[in-house]
Amino acid sequence: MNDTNVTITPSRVAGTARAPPSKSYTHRAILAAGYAEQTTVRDALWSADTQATARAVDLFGGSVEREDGTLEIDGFGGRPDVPADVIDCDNSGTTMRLVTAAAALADGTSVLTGDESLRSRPQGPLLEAVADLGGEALSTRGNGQAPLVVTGPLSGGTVSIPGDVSSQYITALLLAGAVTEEGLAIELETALKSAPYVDITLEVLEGFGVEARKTDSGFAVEGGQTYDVDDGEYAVPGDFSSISYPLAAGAIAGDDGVRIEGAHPSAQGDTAIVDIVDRMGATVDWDRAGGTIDVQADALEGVEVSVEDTPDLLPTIATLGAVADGDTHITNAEHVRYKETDRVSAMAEELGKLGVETTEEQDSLTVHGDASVLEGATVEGRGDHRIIMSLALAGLVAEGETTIRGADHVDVSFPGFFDMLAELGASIDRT
Ligand SMILES: O=C(O)C1=C[C@@H](OP(=O)(O)O)[C@@H](O)[C@H](O)C1
Ligand SMILES: C=C(OP(=O)(O)O)C(=O)O
Repeated sequence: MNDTNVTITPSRVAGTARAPPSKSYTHRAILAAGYAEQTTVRDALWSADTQATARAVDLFGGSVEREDGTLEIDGFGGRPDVPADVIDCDNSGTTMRLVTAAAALADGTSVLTGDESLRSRPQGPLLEAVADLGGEALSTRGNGQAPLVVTGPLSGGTVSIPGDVSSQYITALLLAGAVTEEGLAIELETALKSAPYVDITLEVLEGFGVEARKTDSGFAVEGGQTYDVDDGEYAVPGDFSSISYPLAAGAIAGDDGVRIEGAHPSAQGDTAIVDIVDRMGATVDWDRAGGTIDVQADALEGVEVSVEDTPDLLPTIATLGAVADGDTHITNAEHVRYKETDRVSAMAEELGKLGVETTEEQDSLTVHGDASVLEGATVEGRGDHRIIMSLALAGLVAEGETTIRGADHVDVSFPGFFDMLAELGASIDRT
Protein backbone atom coordinates (compact mmCIF):
# COMPACT_ATOMS: atom_id res chain seq x y z
CA MET A 1 0.00 0.00 0.00
CA ASN A 2 0.96 3.64 -0.41
CA ASP A 3 3.34 3.08 -3.29
CA THR A 4 1.22 4.45 -6.07
CA ASN A 5 1.58 8.03 -7.19
CA VAL A 6 -1.18 9.60 -9.25
CA THR A 7 -0.58 12.48 -11.66
CA ILE A 8 -3.50 14.62 -12.76
CA THR A 9 -3.48 17.24 -15.47
CA PRO A 10 -6.16 19.91 -15.99
CA SER A 11 -9.37 18.27 -17.16
CA ARG A 12 -13.04 18.96 -17.60
CA VAL A 13 -15.42 16.31 -16.28
CA ALA A 14 -18.84 15.13 -17.45
CA GLY A 15 -21.13 12.11 -17.16
CA THR A 16 -22.55 9.96 -14.39
CA ALA A 17 -20.92 8.75 -11.19
CA ARG A 18 -22.36 6.38 -8.58
CA ALA A 19 -21.85 7.00 -4.89
CA PRO A 20 -20.22 4.19 -2.96
CA PRO A 21 -22.21 2.88 0.02
CA SER A 22 -21.92 4.73 3.32
CA LYS A 23 -18.90 3.84 5.42
CA SER A 24 -20.62 4.97 8.63
CA TYR A 25 -23.76 2.91 8.01
CA THR A 26 -21.73 -0.11 6.94
CA HIS A 27 -19.56 -0.14 10.10
CA ARG A 28 -22.64 0.08 12.29
CA ALA A 29 -24.59 -2.52 10.31
CA ILE A 30 -21.70 -5.01 10.50
CA LEU A 31 -21.37 -4.64 14.26
CA ALA A 32 -25.15 -4.55 14.82
CA ALA A 33 -25.35 -7.77 12.80
CA GLY A 34 -22.63 -9.13 15.08
CA TYR A 35 -24.90 -8.47 18.06
CA ALA A 36 -27.82 -10.08 16.14
CA GLU A 37 -28.37 -13.71 15.05
CA GLN A 38 -28.24 -13.77 11.26
CA THR A 39 -28.38 -10.73 8.96
CA THR A 40 -27.96 -9.98 5.28
CA VAL A 41 -26.43 -6.52 4.81
CA ARG A 42 -27.09 -5.31 1.26
CA ASP A 43 -25.16 -2.60 -0.62
CA ALA A 44 -22.39 -2.69 1.98
CA LEU A 45 -19.15 -0.75 1.52
CA TRP A 46 -16.24 -3.21 1.34
CA SER A 47 -13.26 -0.96 1.99
CA ALA A 48 -10.15 -1.22 4.16
CA ASP A 49 -11.97 0.40 7.10
CA THR A 50 -15.16 -1.67 6.99
CA GLN A 51 -13.08 -4.84 6.58
CA ALA A 52 -11.42 -3.99 9.90
CA THR A 53 -14.84 -4.01 11.59
CA ALA A 54 -15.71 -7.31 9.86
CA ARG A 55 -12.46 -8.85 11.20
CA ALA A 56 -13.41 -7.78 14.72
CA VAL A 57 -16.83 -9.45 14.39
CA ASP A 58 -15.02 -12.62 13.26
CA LEU A 59 -12.69 -12.46 16.26
CA PHE A 60 -15.67 -11.98 18.60
CA GLY A 61 -17.05 -15.31 17.35
CA GLY A 62 -19.29 -14.18 14.49
CA SER A 63 -18.73 -14.60 10.77
CA VAL A 64 -18.89 -12.19 7.84
CA GLU A 65 -19.12 -13.69 4.34
CA ARG A 66 -19.11 -11.43 1.30
CA GLU A 67 -20.59 -11.88 -2.13
CA ASP A 68 -20.38 -8.75 -4.29
CA GLY A 69 -21.99 -5.95 -2.29
CA THR A 70 -23.84 -8.28 0.06
CA LEU A 71 -22.59 -9.44 3.44
CA GLU A 72 -24.00 -12.53 5.14
CA ILE A 73 -23.33 -12.08 8.82
CA ASP A 74 -23.72 -14.60 11.64
CA GLY A 75 -23.66 -12.91 14.99
CA PHE A 76 -21.57 -13.76 18.02
CA GLY A 77 -24.65 -14.47 20.11
CA GLY A 78 -25.32 -11.22 21.92
CA ARG A 79 -22.05 -11.00 23.82
CA PRO A 80 -18.64 -11.15 22.13
CA ASP A 81 -16.25 -14.04 22.79
CA VAL A 82 -12.82 -13.13 24.13
CA PRO A 83 -10.81 -12.73 20.90
CA ALA A 84 -8.15 -15.33 20.15
CA ASP A 85 -5.89 -12.65 18.67
CA VAL A 86 -5.12 -8.95 18.75
CA ILE A 87 -7.79 -6.91 16.95
CA ASP A 88 -6.06 -4.84 14.25
CA CYS A 89 -8.25 -1.85 13.49
CA ASP A 90 -5.79 -0.75 10.79
CA ASN A 91 -6.56 2.92 9.90
CA SER A 92 -10.15 3.00 11.14
CA GLY A 93 -11.13 5.22 14.05
CA THR A 94 -14.73 4.06 13.83
CA THR A 95 -13.64 0.43 14.20
CA MET A 96 -11.41 1.16 17.19
CA ARG A 97 -14.09 3.09 19.08
CA LEU A 98 -17.01 0.77 18.31
CA VAL A 99 -14.94 -2.35 19.01
CA THR A 100 -13.50 -1.01 22.29
CA ALA A 101 -17.01 -0.74 23.75
CA ALA A 102 -17.98 -4.15 22.32
CA ALA A 103 -14.83 -5.71 23.82
CA ALA A 104 -15.88 -4.36 27.23
CA LEU A 105 -18.87 -6.76 27.07
CA ALA A 106 -16.66 -9.85 26.76
CA ASP A 107 -15.82 -11.91 29.82
CA GLY A 108 -12.04 -11.45 29.52
CA THR A 109 -9.41 -9.28 27.89
CA SER A 110 -9.14 -7.93 24.34
CA VAL A 111 -6.18 -6.12 22.80
CA LEU A 112 -6.72 -3.53 20.06
CA THR A 113 -4.17 -1.85 17.87
CA GLY A 114 -3.97 -0.07 14.53
CA ASP A 115 -1.62 1.62 12.10
CA GLU A 116 0.62 4.52 13.04
CA SER A 117 -2.06 7.10 12.34
CA LEU A 118 -4.69 5.30 14.42
CA ARG A 119 -2.19 4.78 17.25
CA SER A 120 -1.89 8.57 17.51
CA ARG A 121 -5.62 9.34 17.79
CA PRO A 122 -7.42 10.04 21.08
CA GLN A 123 -9.14 7.14 22.86
CA GLY A 124 -8.80 8.42 26.45
CA PRO A 125 -12.40 9.57 27.10
CA LEU A 126 -13.79 6.21 25.92
CA LEU A 127 -11.29 4.28 28.06
CA GLU A 128 -12.31 6.35 31.08
CA ALA A 129 -15.98 5.74 30.35
CA VAL A 130 -15.43 1.97 30.20
CA ALA A 131 -13.49 2.12 33.49
CA ASP A 132 -16.18 4.28 35.14
CA LEU A 133 -18.73 1.64 34.15
CA GLY A 134 -16.78 -1.10 35.91
CA GLY A 135 -14.68 -2.48 33.04
CA GLU A 136 -10.94 -2.06 32.69
CA ALA A 137 -9.56 -0.12 29.76
CA LEU A 138 -5.94 0.89 29.42
CA SER A 139 -3.69 2.53 26.90
CA THR A 140 -0.46 0.47 26.99
CA ARG A 141 1.60 3.67 26.80
CA GLY A 142 -0.60 5.49 29.29
CA ASN A 143 -1.17 8.29 26.78
CA GLY A 144 -4.80 7.60 25.89
CA GLN A 145 -3.76 6.11 22.55
CA ALA A 146 -3.69 2.56 21.18
CA PRO A 147 -2.53 -0.15 21.72
CA LEU A 148 -5.47 -0.67 24.07
CA VAL A 149 -6.19 -3.44 26.57
CA VAL A 150 -9.88 -3.79 27.45
CA THR A 151 -11.34 -6.16 30.03
CA GLY A 152 -15.03 -6.82 30.61
CA PRO A 153 -17.72 -7.56 31.26
CA LEU A 154 -19.42 -4.36 32.24
CA SER A 155 -23.06 -4.33 33.19
CA GLY A 156 -24.11 -0.76 32.38
CA GLY A 157 -24.92 2.33 34.40
CA THR A 158 -24.51 6.09 34.03
CA VAL A 159 -21.42 7.67 32.56
CA SER A 160 -20.32 11.17 31.56
CA ILE A 161 -18.10 11.90 28.59
CA PRO A 162 -16.95 14.95 26.60
CA GLY A 163 -18.80 15.53 23.34
CA ASP A 164 -16.14 17.59 21.59
CA VAL A 165 -13.45 14.99 20.85
CA SER A 166 -15.30 12.25 18.96
CA SER A 167 -18.96 11.36 18.60
CA GLN A 168 -17.79 7.80 17.97
CA TYR A 169 -17.47 7.30 21.76
CA ILE A 170 -21.21 7.89 22.09
CA THR A 171 -21.98 5.62 19.14
CA ALA A 172 -19.81 2.88 20.63
CA LEU A 173 -21.49 3.08 24.03
CA LEU A 174 -25.00 3.11 22.57
CA LEU A 175 -24.36 0.03 20.40
CA ALA A 176 -22.87 -1.91 23.31
CA GLY A 177 -25.25 -0.50 25.94
CA ALA A 178 -28.26 -2.21 24.41
CA VAL A 179 -26.97 -5.67 25.38
CA THR A 180 -25.75 -4.77 28.88
CA GLU A 181 -27.87 -5.85 31.84
CA GLU A 182 -28.66 -2.39 33.15
CA GLY A 183 -28.50 -0.26 30.02
CA LEU A 184 -26.60 3.00 29.75
CA ALA A 185 -27.26 6.66 30.39
CA ILE A 186 -24.64 8.85 28.70
CA GLU A 187 -24.26 12.41 29.97
CA LEU A 188 -22.43 14.88 27.79
CA GLU A 189 -19.87 17.11 29.51
CA THR A 190 -19.68 19.50 26.53
CA ALA A 191 -21.73 20.28 23.45
CA LEU A 192 -21.63 17.41 20.95
CA LYS A 193 -19.56 17.79 17.77
CA SER A 194 -20.22 15.58 14.74
CA ALA A 195 -23.75 15.15 16.13
CA PRO A 196 -25.35 13.77 12.92
CA TYR A 197 -23.16 10.66 13.27
CA VAL A 198 -25.05 9.81 16.46
CA ASP A 199 -28.28 10.32 14.50
CA ILE A 200 -26.98 7.72 12.05
CA THR A 201 -26.40 5.40 15.00
CA LEU A 202 -29.94 5.94 16.30
CA GLU A 203 -31.28 5.23 12.80
CA VAL A 204 -29.30 1.99 12.49
CA LEU A 205 -30.31 0.91 16.01
CA GLU A 206 -33.95 1.52 15.10
CA GLY A 207 -33.48 -0.54 11.95
CA PHE A 208 -32.22 -3.39 14.14
CA GLY A 209 -35.20 -3.06 16.51
CA VAL A 210 -33.15 -1.47 19.33
CA GLU A 211 -34.55 1.50 21.24
CA ALA A 212 -32.21 4.33 22.15
CA ARG A 213 -33.02 7.98 22.66
CA LYS A 214 -31.77 11.51 23.19
CA THR A 215 -32.20 12.80 26.74
CA ASP A 216 -31.93 16.31 28.21
CA SER A 217 -28.29 15.68 29.11
CA GLY A 218 -27.20 13.22 26.40
CA PHE A 219 -28.39 9.78 25.31
CA ALA A 220 -29.82 6.62 26.86
CA VAL A 221 -30.33 3.03 25.85
CA GLU A 222 -32.16 0.31 27.78
CA GLY A 223 -30.25 -2.88 28.51
CA GLY A 224 -31.30 -6.43 27.73
CA GLN A 225 -32.35 -5.66 24.14
CA THR A 226 -32.06 -7.95 21.14
CA TYR A 227 -30.71 -6.86 17.79
CA ASP A 228 -33.03 -8.10 15.07
CA VAL A 229 -33.71 -6.53 11.69
CA ASP A 230 -37.04 -6.92 9.81
CA ASP A 231 -36.88 -9.77 7.27
CA GLY A 232 -33.25 -10.35 8.26
CA GLU A 233 -32.06 -7.72 5.75
CA TYR A 234 -30.50 -4.29 6.12
CA ALA A 235 -29.64 -2.01 3.17
CA VAL A 236 -26.92 0.65 3.31
CA PRO A 237 -27.54 4.07 1.66
CA GLY A 238 -25.00 6.00 -0.47
CA ASP A 239 -22.17 7.91 1.23
CA PHE A 240 -22.40 11.70 1.18
CA SER A 241 -18.80 12.24 2.31
CA SER A 242 -17.81 10.28 -0.80
CA ILE A 243 -20.43 12.08 -2.89
CA SER A 244 -18.72 15.36 -1.97
CA TYR A 245 -15.86 14.50 -4.38
CA PRO A 246 -17.77 14.00 -7.67
CA LEU A 247 -20.04 16.85 -6.60
CA ALA A 248 -17.08 19.18 -6.09
CA ALA A 249 -15.48 17.90 -9.33
CA GLY A 250 -18.67 18.83 -11.18
CA ALA A 251 -18.81 22.22 -9.46
CA ILE A 252 -15.26 23.15 -10.45
CA ALA A 253 -14.81 21.35 -13.79
CA GLY A 254 -18.19 20.06 -14.99
CA ASP A 255 -19.17 22.51 -17.72
CA ASP A 256 -21.57 20.00 -19.31
CA GLY A 257 -22.79 18.69 -15.99
CA VAL A 258 -22.13 15.69 -13.75
CA ARG A 259 -24.87 13.41 -12.45
CA ILE A 260 -24.43 11.50 -9.19
CA GLU A 261 -26.57 8.44 -8.53
CA GLY A 262 -27.23 6.66 -5.24
CA ALA A 263 -27.83 9.93 -3.37
CA HIS A 264 -30.92 9.13 -1.32
CA PRO A 265 -31.61 11.15 1.85
CA SER A 266 -30.54 9.59 5.17
CA ALA A 267 -29.34 10.86 8.55
CA GLN A 268 -25.93 11.85 7.15
CA GLY A 269 -24.93 15.40 8.06
CA ASP A 270 -22.64 15.46 5.04
CA THR A 271 -25.68 15.98 2.80
CA ALA A 272 -24.82 19.62 3.67
CA ILE A 273 -22.31 19.52 0.79
CA VAL A 274 -25.22 19.93 -1.66
CA ASP A 275 -26.17 23.25 -0.08
CA ILE A 276 -22.54 24.39 0.26
CA VAL A 277 -21.81 23.85 -3.45
CA ASP A 278 -25.07 25.65 -4.27
CA ARG A 279 -24.17 28.59 -2.02
CA MET A 280 -20.76 28.81 -3.71
CA GLY A 281 -22.48 29.35 -7.04
CA ALA A 282 -22.61 25.99 -8.84
CA THR A 283 -25.92 24.90 -10.38
CA VAL A 284 -27.17 21.97 -8.30
CA ASP A 285 -30.37 19.99 -8.36
CA TRP A 286 -30.97 17.14 -5.90
CA ASP A 287 -33.85 14.82 -6.78
CA ARG A 288 -34.24 13.27 -3.33
CA ALA A 289 -36.89 10.72 -4.35
CA GLY A 290 -34.88 9.60 -7.38
CA GLY A 291 -31.56 9.70 -5.49
CA THR A 292 -29.77 11.75 -8.14
CA ILE A 293 -27.85 15.00 -7.92
CA ASP A 294 -27.08 17.05 -11.04
CA VAL A 295 -24.32 19.62 -10.79
CA GLN A 296 -22.85 22.03 -13.30
CA ALA A 297 -19.79 24.24 -12.96
CA ASP A 298 -20.10 27.97 -12.68
CA ALA A 299 -17.97 30.79 -11.28
CA LEU A 300 -17.62 29.93 -7.58
CA GLU A 301 -17.41 32.38 -4.71
CA GLY A 302 -16.04 31.90 -1.22
CA VAL A 303 -18.45 31.23 1.64
CA GLU A 304 -18.41 30.79 5.42
CA VAL A 305 -19.13 27.23 6.55
CA SER A 306 -19.17 25.64 10.01
CA VAL A 307 -17.97 22.03 9.99
CA GLU A 308 -19.11 21.40 13.55
CA ASP A 309 -21.51 18.69 12.32
CA THR A 310 -19.59 17.72 9.18
CA PRO A 311 -15.86 17.32 9.89
CA ASP A 312 -15.22 15.02 6.93
CA LEU A 313 -16.23 17.75 4.49
CA LEU A 314 -13.37 20.08 5.47
CA PRO A 315 -10.84 18.84 2.88
CA THR A 316 -13.42 19.01 0.06
CA ILE A 317 -14.55 22.50 1.09
CA ALA A 318 -10.93 23.65 1.32
CA THR A 319 -10.33 22.66 -2.32
CA LEU A 320 -13.61 24.24 -3.43
CA GLY A 321 -12.49 27.37 -1.57
CA ALA A 322 -9.14 27.36 -3.35
CA VAL A 323 -10.87 27.40 -6.74
CA ALA A 324 -13.55 29.92 -5.70
CA ASP A 325 -13.07 33.65 -5.81
CA GLY A 326 -12.49 35.25 -2.41
CA ASP A 327 -12.24 33.82 1.08
CA THR A 328 -13.79 30.57 2.25
CA HIS A 329 -13.88 30.59 6.03
CA ILE A 330 -14.25 27.10 7.53
CA THR A 331 -15.13 27.38 11.22
CA ASN A 332 -15.65 25.05 14.24
CA ALA A 333 -12.94 22.81 12.88
CA GLU A 334 -10.81 21.84 15.88
CA HIS A 335 -12.09 18.25 15.95
CA VAL A 336 -10.98 17.88 12.32
CA ARG A 337 -7.43 17.83 13.69
CA TYR A 338 -8.06 14.43 15.36
CA LYS A 339 -8.61 12.43 12.17
CA GLU A 340 -6.26 10.20 10.13
CA THR A 341 -4.10 13.35 9.94
CA ASP A 342 -4.55 16.84 11.31
CA ARG A 343 -6.62 17.76 8.28
CA VAL A 344 -6.67 21.49 9.01
CA SER A 345 -2.88 21.70 8.76
CA ALA A 346 -2.66 19.04 6.06
CA MET A 347 -4.94 20.94 3.69
CA ALA A 348 -3.28 24.29 4.48
CA GLU A 349 0.19 22.89 3.80
CA GLU A 350 -0.61 20.75 0.74
CA LEU A 351 -2.77 23.41 -0.95
CA GLY A 352 0.09 25.80 -0.18
CA LYS A 353 2.36 23.66 -2.38
CA LEU A 354 -0.11 24.32 -5.22
CA GLY A 355 0.20 28.08 -4.64
CA VAL A 356 -2.94 28.56 -2.53
CA GLU A 357 -2.84 30.97 0.39
CA THR A 358 -4.53 29.99 3.63
CA THR A 359 -4.79 31.25 7.19
CA GLU A 360 -4.91 28.56 9.84
CA GLU A 361 -6.19 28.93 13.38
CA GLN A 362 -6.76 26.26 15.99
CA ASP A 363 -10.48 26.14 15.24
CA SER A 364 -10.67 27.39 11.66
CA LEU A 365 -9.16 27.44 8.20
CA THR A 366 -9.53 30.34 5.81
CA VAL A 367 -8.73 29.63 2.18
CA HIS A 368 -7.95 32.73 0.14
CA GLY A 369 -9.35 31.52 -3.15
CA ASP A 370 -8.12 32.37 -6.63
CA ALA A 371 -8.25 29.62 -9.28
CA SER A 372 -5.71 31.47 -11.43
CA VAL A 373 -2.87 30.89 -8.92
CA LEU A 374 -3.22 27.10 -8.74
CA GLU A 375 -0.10 25.53 -10.16
CA GLY A 376 0.66 21.79 -10.25
CA ALA A 377 3.25 20.38 -7.84
CA THR A 378 4.05 17.15 -6.02
CA VAL A 379 1.88 16.87 -2.92
CA GLU A 380 1.75 14.30 -0.11
CA GLY A 381 -1.36 12.17 0.40
CA ARG A 382 -0.20 11.69 4.03
CA GLY A 383 -1.86 8.26 4.15
CA ASP A 384 -5.21 10.06 4.46
CA HIS A 385 -7.94 9.14 1.99
CA ARG A 386 -9.77 12.46 2.23
CA ILE A 387 -6.61 14.53 1.76
CA ILE A 388 -5.76 12.45 -1.34
CA MET A 389 -9.23 12.79 -2.89
CA SER A 390 -9.43 16.52 -2.17
CA LEU A 391 -5.99 17.19 -3.66
CA ALA A 392 -7.04 15.22 -6.74
CA LEU A 393 -9.89 17.71 -7.19
CA ALA A 394 -7.42 20.57 -7.06
CA GLY A 395 -5.41 18.75 -9.75
CA LEU A 396 -8.36 19.13 -12.14
CA VAL A 397 -7.73 22.88 -12.32
CA ALA A 398 -4.09 23.43 -11.29
CA GLU A 399 -1.92 24.39 -14.25
CA GLY A 400 0.47 21.63 -15.34
CA GLU A 401 0.90 18.37 -13.45
CA THR A 402 -0.26 17.63 -9.92
CA THR A 403 1.30 14.46 -8.52
CA ILE A 404 -0.20 12.96 -5.36
CA ARG A 405 2.12 10.62 -3.52
CA GLY A 406 0.73 7.53 -1.77
CA ALA A 407 -2.61 7.68 -3.53
CA ASP A 408 -3.63 4.04 -2.83
CA HIS A 409 -5.00 5.04 0.53
CA VAL A 410 -8.34 5.99 -1.04
CA ASP A 411 -9.24 2.32 -0.44
CA VAL A 412 -10.08 3.29 3.16
CA SER A 413 -13.47 4.69 2.09
CA PHE A 414 -13.69 4.92 -1.72
CA PRO A 415 -11.76 2.07 -3.42
CA GLY A 416 -12.89 3.06 -6.96
CA PHE A 417 -12.21 6.77 -6.58
CA PHE A 418 -9.62 7.22 -9.33
CA ASP A 419 -11.54 4.95 -11.74
CA MET A 420 -14.61 7.13 -11.17
CA LEU A 421 -12.65 10.31 -11.81
CA ALA A 422 -11.10 8.83 -14.97
CA GLU A 423 -14.54 7.73 -16.22
CA LEU A 424 -15.77 11.29 -15.78
CA GLY A 425 -12.97 12.32 -18.14
CA ALA A 426 -10.16 13.35 -15.80
CA SER A 427 -6.67 12.86 -17.17
CA ILE A 428 -5.02 10.53 -14.65
CA ASP A 429 -1.75 8.69 -14.81
CA ARG A 430 -0.91 6.06 -12.16
CA THR A 431 2.73 5.12 -11.59
O1 LIG B 1 -19.24 7.67 13.48
C1 LIG B 1 -18.79 7.78 12.32
O2 LIG B 1 -19.10 6.99 11.41
C2 LIG B 1 -17.87 8.88 12.04
C3 LIG B 1 -17.84 9.99 12.88
C4 LIG B 1 -16.98 11.17 12.64
O3 LIG B 1 -15.92 11.16 13.56
P1 LIG B 1 -15.93 11.99 14.94
O4 LIG B 1 -17.19 11.69 15.66
O5 LIG B 1 -14.73 11.46 15.65
O6 LIG B 1 -15.81 13.46 14.59
C5 LIG B 1 -16.39 11.16 11.22
O7 LIG B 1 -15.35 12.10 11.15
C6 LIG B 1 -15.91 9.79 10.82
O8 LIG B 1 -15.40 9.80 9.52
C7 LIG B 1 -17.02 8.79 10.83
C1 LIG C 1 -12.21 10.17 10.11
C2 LIG C 1 -12.66 9.20 9.31
O1 LIG C 1 -12.91 7.92 9.69
P1 LIG C 1 -12.48 7.17 11.03
O2 LIG C 1 -12.70 8.11 12.18
O3 LIG C 1 -13.36 5.98 11.08
O4 LIG C 1 -11.03 6.78 10.88
C3 LIG C 1 -12.99 9.49 7.90
O5 LIG C 1 -13.51 8.61 7.21
O6 LIG C 1 -12.74 10.61 7.43
